[in-house]
Amino acid sequence: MERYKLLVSDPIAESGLNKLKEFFEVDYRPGLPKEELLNIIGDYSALVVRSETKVTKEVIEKAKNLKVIGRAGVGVDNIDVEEATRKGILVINAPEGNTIAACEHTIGLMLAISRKIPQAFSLLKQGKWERKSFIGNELYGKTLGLVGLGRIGSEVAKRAKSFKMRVIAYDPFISPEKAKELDVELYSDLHSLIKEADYISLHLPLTQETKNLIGKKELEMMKPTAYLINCARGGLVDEDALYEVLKEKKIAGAALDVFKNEPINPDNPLLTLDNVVLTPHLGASTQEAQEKVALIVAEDIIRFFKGEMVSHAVNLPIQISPDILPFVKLGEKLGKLLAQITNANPEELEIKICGDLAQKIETSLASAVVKGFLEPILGEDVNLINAMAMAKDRRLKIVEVRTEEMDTYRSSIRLRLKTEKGIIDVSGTVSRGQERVLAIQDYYLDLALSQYLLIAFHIDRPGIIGKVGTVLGKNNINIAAMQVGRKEIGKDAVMVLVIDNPVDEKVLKELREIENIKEVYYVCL
Ligand SMILES: NC(=O)c1ccc[n+]([C@@H]2O[C@H](COP(=O)([O-])OP(=O)(O)OC[C@H]3O[C@@H](n4cnc5c(N)ncnc54)[C@H](O)[C@@H]3O)[C@@H](O)[C@H]2O)c1
Ligand SMILES: O=C(O)[C@H](O)COP(=O)(O)O
Repeated sequence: MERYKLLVSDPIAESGLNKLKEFFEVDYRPGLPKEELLNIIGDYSALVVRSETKVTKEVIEKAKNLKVIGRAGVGVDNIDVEEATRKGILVINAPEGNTIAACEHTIGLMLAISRKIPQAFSLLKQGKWERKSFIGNELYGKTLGLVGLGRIGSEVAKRAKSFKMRVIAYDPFISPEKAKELDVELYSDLHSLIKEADYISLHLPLTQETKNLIGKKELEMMKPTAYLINCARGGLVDEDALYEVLKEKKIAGAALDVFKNEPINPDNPLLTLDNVVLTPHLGASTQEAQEKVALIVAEDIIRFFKGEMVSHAVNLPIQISPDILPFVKLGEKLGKLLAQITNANPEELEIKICGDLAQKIETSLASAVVKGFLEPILGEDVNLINAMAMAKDRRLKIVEVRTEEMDTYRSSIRLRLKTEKGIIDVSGTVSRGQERVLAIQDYYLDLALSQYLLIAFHIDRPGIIGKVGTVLGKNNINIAAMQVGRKEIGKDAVMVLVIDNPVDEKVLKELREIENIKEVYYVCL
């Protein structure tokens, strides 16, 4: 593997760093200032960050050689994933690496705020043996309202159960079965949960939709005895409104590990309150979690550069498992073939997944087909990550459909391209590990796909195959296989030739001059 340049701009565990050093030329620059990052990012093929480095649109624009961004942690809200996707840069994270650390920190925050542990310790350090001001609350028998029941939320639920808490949750993307398994009552509206909970704990990502999810209205709905715990992201809560309700003692307290702007200013008003416990984004800061996230990300980045499947892609719209890989390759090749026999502006590309395949695969194949289709036009700038965004930019509508209908083969892919001049379609299958084209423009064929093909639309006449063979022979082009598809004797037909070497324009011109040849396309897959 070529030794690419990799920049690590936040602190990561040594084990992960050493793993990366085995394969890359690593520059370890934790705490790299923004201006310097902008100046040097153009030199690197890979970037590894945690939550401190802000990988903005501006950074990505300067990252001319960047192929992958690895996030040693879960939240990718510090990365402009949309821009990375447009530029075809893969974003990888380490979602399960710090689940336990964040869960345990959440439990720690719940206990700390309930028993005022930091406040008591602070007075003790000042020599004050203060007992009467620190009457706390028990978790036992209380209702914990989880907002987000993913990895961390689920682990918090399990631990809360051992404290004999009642656990309720709001997560519109979680199935009732999963909640049942966890013995958690699933709520379908956030406000009902807020009104009932004694503790509200946030475990969801920060996105445009979830920003300020807990605003003034929600905070004022909380019980006066309730606590808010936030070990997810600061931006989920309206911090000014939170300060007001805490100051006016409208809620019992808040324990926060994360803030709208990090690091917080020393004059942040939250620091003046005594009904809060604040930690400086320590949720993932355990030896164990840091080792795990650094290694998970390092291994995935290495896999990526080796051309292997990655485990934790954030912006790859296709999940490639070994059993569907042959169909991913087929989809890409059919897309490529289609592009090279198209001579009119494309408007809509329909991808039909047929037969057993329609039931077998869960992932979309669209990005693979579209990558193949756009590659002959855009070259290497298009990849699986940005293919769909590029199609959208070009106003090419993509429709993916599944049908149980099958042709001769149990599974196949059919592509139908609507252009300004009409419809072009191709279909294919994978049989015994070989990609085969089954039809072009409704002419039935069955031919293994190879690197070089010639596709000649012609009128079915005696001697035409010989004439094509003569032109190719004269130009020293060997025919490895061929097939003719026709619907009626003497009418329109298609001839597909698998050839061993590329052909140039001169040969194509000679072929086009043969009588009864209507059009000839050279296809390179
Ligand atoms: N403080 C820390 O150091 C620390 C550590 C790890 C993770 N985190 C944060 O915690 C978040 C959760 O991590 P995770 O591993 O559990 O992620 P996850 O993806 O497993 O779970 C997130 C859950 O939130 C749910 N969700 C999404 N939008 C929602 C909405 N509008 N309302 C309710 N639920 C919604 C999702 O369905 C999902 O189940 C991360 O995104 C990250 O920002 C913080
Ligand atoms: O999203 C995460 O993984 C956590 O917030 C951890 O962030 P950190 O890697 O900066 O500690």
